[in-house]
Amino acid sequence: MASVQRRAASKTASDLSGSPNNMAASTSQAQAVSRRNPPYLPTPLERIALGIFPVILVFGTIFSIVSPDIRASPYDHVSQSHHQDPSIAPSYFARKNNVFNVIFVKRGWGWVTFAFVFSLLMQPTGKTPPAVVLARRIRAGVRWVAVTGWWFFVTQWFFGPPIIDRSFRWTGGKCELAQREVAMGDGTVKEMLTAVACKAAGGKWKGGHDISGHVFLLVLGTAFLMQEVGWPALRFSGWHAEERCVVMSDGAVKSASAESETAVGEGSGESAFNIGGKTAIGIISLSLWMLLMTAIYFHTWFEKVSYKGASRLMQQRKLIVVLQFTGLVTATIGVYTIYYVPRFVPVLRGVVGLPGI
Ligand SMILES: CCCCC/C=C\C/C=C\C/C=C\C/C=C\CCCC(=O)SCCNC(=O)CCNC(=O)[C@H](O)C(C)(C)COP(=O)(O)O
Ligand SMILES: Nc1ncnc2c1ncn2[C@@H]1O[C@H](COP(=O)(O)O)[C@@H](OP(=O)(O)O)[C@H]1O
Repeated sequence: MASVQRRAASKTASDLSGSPNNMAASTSQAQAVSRRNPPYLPTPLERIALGIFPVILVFGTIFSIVSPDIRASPYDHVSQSHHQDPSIAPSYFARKNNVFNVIFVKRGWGWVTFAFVFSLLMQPTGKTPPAVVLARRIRAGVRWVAVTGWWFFVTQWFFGPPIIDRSFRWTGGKCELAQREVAMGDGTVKEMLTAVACKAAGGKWKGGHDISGHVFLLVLGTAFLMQEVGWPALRFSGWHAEERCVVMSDGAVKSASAESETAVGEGSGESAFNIGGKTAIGIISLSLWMLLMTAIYFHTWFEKVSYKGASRLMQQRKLIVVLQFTGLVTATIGVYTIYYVPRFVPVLRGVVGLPGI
């Protein structure tokens, strides 16, 4: 990787204007790339955007620990929530049946998809030839399929139970009712390998590490919209001279704009976010709010940080602090694979492209 960086350092700004259209933006491009963001790491702006997630989780956790009301409220580790009675719950947002949870998060991927499709269709195309616009939309669709596939595998189905349920069982989790019924010789309960099936049968899904589906979905959906709406808006308006770098097939490191048909700042003077972009910002804001609510009211500190074997120790009431936000990590794996690996693997970039390029 050091040799790649040395090669990048030896590049001049003229290396970066691979397409003739890029000449117009040469000054800001040259400044941006003179900072040479390594292709395999987030750019400074991306670091700020992605850094919001751990900040929210840490802040929410600290808040839940220091708030006297939350500390005083009874918490049930099996349901992973405070008491649900409206008169006892520490907040409206501590209730699972709050309208934002039922209508927004529980259908979260539908909302994220809606915001993505709407913003993609509303994205200003300027003087870009229709064939280029179409190719961009197809590549954006391929990225949606990839991100949706990851969401689907983690939360819905993975050649049987989804990854969340499989990891719960790998870390020692079981359906308590199923255990009892198996002992009584009821073969049908052996099928209860998912949290949904277990809860539907009135069982208790307990004992393992439960990756937070809410944290996973909210982080993945937000990061996806940030990438898909943020980068095209940034390039079109040209309001921030920052650029992703990519590794070319000959090993050279160039600005991602070298592969674009259009110049940065084509729509300078226009608002960076039109109605489509603003809708996506709305969904992002609501997602971040709900992520904060999850961090404050759902999953205790121990659940958020538990690891294989932790549940056994928790039963022994020993305190364990291992920093491992698994919902966040699982979402990050998907985001890195779909938005960062293509920056340094040209073959993959040829299939999924980069947002806004
Ligand atoms: C993926 C299909 C997308 C279809 C929508 C796309 C475009 C529609 C265009 C116009 C419609 C306009 C607005 C309507 C937008 C959304 C409404 C919602 C539609 C749906 O419900 S589609 C169903 C999508 N399913 C989900 O999003 C499920 C998300 N939930 C989960 O993944 C899990 O429940 C969990 C991870 C949140 C956590 O689970 P638990 O731990 O709580 O069990
Ligand atoms: N922000 C939020 N608002 C309401 N309920 C939330 C929530 N975050 C998590 N939950 C609930 O807490 C439980 C654990 O969620 P997760 O593992 O996805 O983080 C889920 O309960 P149910 O499965 O009973 O609906 C979920 O609905």
